[in-house]
Amino acid sequence: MKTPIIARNMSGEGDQHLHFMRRALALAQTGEGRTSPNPMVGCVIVRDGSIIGEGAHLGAGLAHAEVIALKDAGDAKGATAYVTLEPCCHHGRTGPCTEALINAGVTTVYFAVADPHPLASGGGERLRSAGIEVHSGLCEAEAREQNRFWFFAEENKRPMVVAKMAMSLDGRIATENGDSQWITNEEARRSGRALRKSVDAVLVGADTIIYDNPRLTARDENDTDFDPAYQPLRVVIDSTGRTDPQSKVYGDGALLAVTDMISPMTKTPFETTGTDVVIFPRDVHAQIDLEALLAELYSRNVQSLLVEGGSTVLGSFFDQTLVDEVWAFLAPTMILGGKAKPAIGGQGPSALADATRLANITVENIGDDLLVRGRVSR
Ligand SMILES: NC(=O)C1=CN([C@@H]2O[C@H](COP(=O)(O)OP(=O)(O)OC[C@H]3O[C@@H](n4cnc5c(N)ncnc54)[C@H](OP(=O)(O)O)[C@@H]3O)[C@@H](O)[C@H]2O)C=CC1
Ligand SMILES: Nc1c(N[C@@H]2O[C@H](COP(=O)(O)O)[C@@H](O)[C@H]2O)[nH]c(=O)[nH]c1=O
Repeated sequence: MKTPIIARNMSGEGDQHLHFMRRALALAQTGEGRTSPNPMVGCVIVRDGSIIGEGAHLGAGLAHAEVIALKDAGDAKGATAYVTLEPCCHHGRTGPCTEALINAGVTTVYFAVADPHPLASGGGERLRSAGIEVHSGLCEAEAREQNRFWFFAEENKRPMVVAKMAMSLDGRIATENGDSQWITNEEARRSGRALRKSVDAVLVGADTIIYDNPRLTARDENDTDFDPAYQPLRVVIDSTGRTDPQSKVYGDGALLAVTDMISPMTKTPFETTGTDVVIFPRDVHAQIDLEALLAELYSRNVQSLLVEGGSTVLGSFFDQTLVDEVWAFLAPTMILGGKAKPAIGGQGPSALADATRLANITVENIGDDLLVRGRVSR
């Protein structure tokens, strides 16, 4: 039977547990969202009310947070461990953390959230069976939020899809003739380029490549590409391979999604760029089947996909209810004109009751622009 979390009490003991778990969450953040395909995990070891060891997991194949924290503590006999994720009890690329905690003589473990991974779960039970006092659920919401892409992908077996658009106040992302550079201010664009670092892949449609010739890389405040380890996979959906193979987006770390309608003539030059050309089934409009694309990306360890546009591609993702989160940059500009590109194309619903609603909204001012983020309510 699971022991309930300790509630705040008169002695302030609950506050202490909260304090140590929050420190573990802060440590987990040192992974900067780039531990994918593994989750970010933090751990602190506490004895007599003081932290004696700290650790964070920094990426697949590297030591787990618990093992680093135990090593940092040296002697952890009789100590309490605070971990942001249920300790694993399987032999992966590294040994099971449950055994490390048991062997170190830890007597109490607090973990924030259960591990949904079928191989790694069951750690709490294993620790209990070894006589360790186990508490789960402390800061669970924060821990889930910190690794939301990872939890989503584990639970849904596809990447979490984030729709990003940089739009005018009248909901446009380009003029009628495709001019869109730039709608939002420099700082907002910098923020958008930096946010690419937090996802595993960035996707655009063929016409965005043709109009904008974007790089789609994650970049710092000086517009310099981050280290390759922080770069998302760059994905282009282009059924017939009509985009120019010399476009900036192509090369190592790029995936061109095509259908069997691509001509051998078009395919050959792409192969010389280092771009991975992958054939997908067609949907009813003879375009790339988005569910098949998401399944392929998931099989490549992509847990989060940022769809940057354009209008047609965003419309397809929304119409197929494949968008999970929205990042809308909003500029105080009115593009006007009935033929300017709407931020989101597609069919949309006929009844307002079927409109897409967002929850968990945050609003950030970026100079004169706004960044509105929210989770799609299902
Ligand atoms: N302000 C902003 O945030 C942004 C603005 N833009 C602007 O948007 C404009 C481009 O948008 P838009 O013209 O709508 O074109 P898109 O970039 O959305 O590309 C659309 C094309 O993608 C291909 N495609 C393949 N599979 C699919 C699918 N399943 N669903 C949808 N499309 C698919 C299709 O071409 P095919 O059939 O040949 O495969 C389709 O015509 C440009 O002017 C650009 O500057 C773009 C991005 C962001
Ligand atoms: N126009 C527009 C954006 N456009 C998006 O940025 C892409 C260019 O990326 P890159 O070449 O990597 O800098 C472009 O293709 C489109 O997806 N973004 C914004 O934040 N604000 C803007 O006003």
